[in-house]
Amino acid sequence: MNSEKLMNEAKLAREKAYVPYSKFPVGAALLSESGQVFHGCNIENSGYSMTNCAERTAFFKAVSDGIKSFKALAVVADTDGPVSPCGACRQVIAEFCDPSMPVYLTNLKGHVLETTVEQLLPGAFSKEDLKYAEGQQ
Ligand SMILES: O=c1ccn([C@H]2C[C@H](O)[C@@H](CO)O2)c(=O)[nH]1
Ligand SMILES: [Zn+2]
Repeated sequence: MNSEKLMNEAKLAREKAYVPYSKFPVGAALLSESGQVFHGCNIENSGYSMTNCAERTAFFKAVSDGIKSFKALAVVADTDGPVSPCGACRQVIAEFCDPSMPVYLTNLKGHVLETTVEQLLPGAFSKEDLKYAEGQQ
């Protein structure tokens, strides 16, 4: 699965978005180490804060199916430039992916920003930080 195909999968995922409030559909496609693709869309709620972003939907689907190793992520929205994942999603991406894993941020015009997990959230809080805290007790 190349990056073009993964970005196309993200577009297909975007079509499933449930966005009656923002009217801003987002799609994500998460490629597992074994070649499976997990689609994610944003899912909103009348209680706005319960909204789940497309990226986190894709990760939570994969992890709940027992998959925790990933090769690439693509995200798409109808933005002016490449879509920018929110802070919560950046933290979830950092939890499950190598810092060097490629992330393809794109839009419907075909602008693509190829970035990495590390670039999206430099200095992410991680399980290593929790280990330090254990040692202090
Ligand atoms: O990278 C992003 C940015 C925003 N959203 C969603 C959350 C909400 O449903 C809507 C507007 O913020 O877009 C995502 O799913 N992913
Ligand atoms: Zn998000």
